[in-house]
Amino acid sequence: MEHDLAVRLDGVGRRYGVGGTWVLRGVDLGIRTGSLVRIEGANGTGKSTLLRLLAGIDAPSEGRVSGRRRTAFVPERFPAALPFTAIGYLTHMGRVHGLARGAARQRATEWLERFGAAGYARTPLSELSKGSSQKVAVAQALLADPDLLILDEAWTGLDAPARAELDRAVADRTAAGGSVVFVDHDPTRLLGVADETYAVVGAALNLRAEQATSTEVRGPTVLIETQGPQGAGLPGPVAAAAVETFSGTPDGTTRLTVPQPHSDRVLRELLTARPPWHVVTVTVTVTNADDPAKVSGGEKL
Ligand SMILES: Nc1ncnc2c1ncn2[C@@H]1O[C@H](COP(=O)(O)OP(=O)(O)OP(=O)(O)O)[C@@H](O)[C@H]1O
Repeated sequence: MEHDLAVRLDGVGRRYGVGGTWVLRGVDLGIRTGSLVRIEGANGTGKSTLLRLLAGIDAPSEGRVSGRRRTAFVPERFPAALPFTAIGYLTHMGRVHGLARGAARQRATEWLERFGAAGYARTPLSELSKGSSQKVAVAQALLADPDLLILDEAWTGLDAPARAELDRAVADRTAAGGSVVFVDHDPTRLLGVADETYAVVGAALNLRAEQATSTEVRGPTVLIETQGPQGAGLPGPVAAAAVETFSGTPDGTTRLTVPQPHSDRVLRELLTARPPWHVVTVTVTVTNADDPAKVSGGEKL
């Protein structure tokens, strides 16, 4: 249904210059609210072109883009030469996204802190390192809680804590009903968490037939028993990766079933959460290939 979409493309084509080669053609795409969508493709196939069309900063040469909700975009290249300090730029962007001045400055400060960049708040953008500048680029997109968040290789250049923070922000956004579309050349980025994956091939957009989330549930899973700080919700990426969650035990233990390929990451997220979760047991279960519902073996680690 139309109102379940954050943006919609119908018969969209884009080429640069009159008579130029079609970079994209005949693209039909609806981004569902609350969904996480990965766009794949080799260099130069048109992924950034597609993201710019979704974000509304570029217009299609043919076809129609409609129903776009409140959108924020992290471009592949951030214009770092703008005449602002980091905090000045983020406050300005908060205003552009519709926040009042005080709220914009407060959100800007919070996001700089979350990305470990509070120390650069008063540094001119032109003097920031590449990674610090990327933190500002990411923060500007997150600070007004957009309905549609579009990330073009947004993790590139970030240090490990900032990459994990961006993972968390993506999970938080989708958990809050927002949609996130991302391109990243690292195939393990948000592995198994995307609801849909599309590949740009020969100017067309193809839905990948085998979705990671549906196939991996049939493979081995890991049962994690964990106890969190009083009243704490599961860290976003953990909740997103779990295929089953049970938290009704009398001793406050949460039981998570996660596809084995994601278990290391889930454990890392639990142990590095602030404050951290206590991991009680980790058990690998081997499912029956004919009937994934039946467990045919298990091994406690
Ligand atoms: N502003 C532009 N003017 C002319 N050609 C462009 C422009 N932007 C992109 N192109 C061309 O469109 C094609 C697709 O580029 P695009 O940046 O969308 O690819 P991509 O899949 O994001 O690539 P990469 O993985 O290298 O980032 C390329 O051939 C590129 O040269």
